[in-house]
Amino acid sequence: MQAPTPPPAVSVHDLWKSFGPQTAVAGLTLDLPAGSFIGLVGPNGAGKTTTLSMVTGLLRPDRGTVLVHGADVWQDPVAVKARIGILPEGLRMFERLSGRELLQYNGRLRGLPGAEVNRRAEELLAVLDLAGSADKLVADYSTGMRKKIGLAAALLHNPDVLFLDEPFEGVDPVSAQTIRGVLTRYAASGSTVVFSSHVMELVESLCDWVAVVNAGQVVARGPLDAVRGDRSLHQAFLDLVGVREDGGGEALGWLGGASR
Ligand SMILES: Nc1ncnc2c1ncn2[C@@H]1O[C@H](COP(=O)(O)OP(=O)(O)OP(=O)(O)O)[C@@H](O)[C@H]1O
Repeated sequence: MQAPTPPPAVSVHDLWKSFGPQTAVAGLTLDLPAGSFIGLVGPNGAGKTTTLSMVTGLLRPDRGTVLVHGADVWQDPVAVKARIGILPEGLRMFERLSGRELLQYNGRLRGLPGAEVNRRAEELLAVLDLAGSADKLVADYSTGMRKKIGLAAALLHNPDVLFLDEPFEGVDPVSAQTIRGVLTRYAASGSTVVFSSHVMELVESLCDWVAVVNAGQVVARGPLDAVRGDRSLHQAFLDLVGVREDGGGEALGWLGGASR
């Protein structure tokens, strides 16, 4: 007999969001399996950030429901927020705090005892190679350092589900490797990671489950191997979302050396 499927970590049902005449998310329905490393991929403007913002309680949907481990994001926001960590795109942080102070502040906001906050903060700073910059103001952090301190803040309370919007954007290979290590370890312990990315190779190497979003809807979902079939994920993505292979066709005839 097959073991029963565990309830999903995140259950999104018929989610809609428009900005004026622009429909960003159009009836998106998706169950994300618990304990998976999940990649959310889609072309520019597909609705990934809007979806993640609604799923994490940062943006109110026009319609639809989101449950995180059975709790409704909009009916029961305190319970949900205690169980999730978020690294949003373009994260705004308290710039006049040092990295260490930022973590201490976040930990206290999360209700953790001071000594525990300090212990976790120092460990995260060390593992993420930020110990030497812990007393520098966040305002003076580089893009990669900002991603890492944002990740540390998102992990500090040991959430069940971690949502990351483009966590590797603007991050050098060394920092990317560090972030990968931390995320892989976190996911291996049975927690759920959901991250959006445009880098198919990265998604392919990290994720065991993917959802492809296009025009505000899910066009494919499932275990990585099922979604990509016998193609690379890159090719599967291009096949699923459609691609212009003519580089613009008749247009742009003026561009390049031939017409100079
Ligand atoms: N605050 C906003 N006001 C108006 N339109 C918006 C807003 N946020 C998103 N949109 C529009 O909604 C659509 C989906 O945007 P979204 O940022 O969710 O896409 P995305 O998949 O994250 O794209 P990218 O990969 O480029 O980051 C786009 O057409 C975008 O212009």
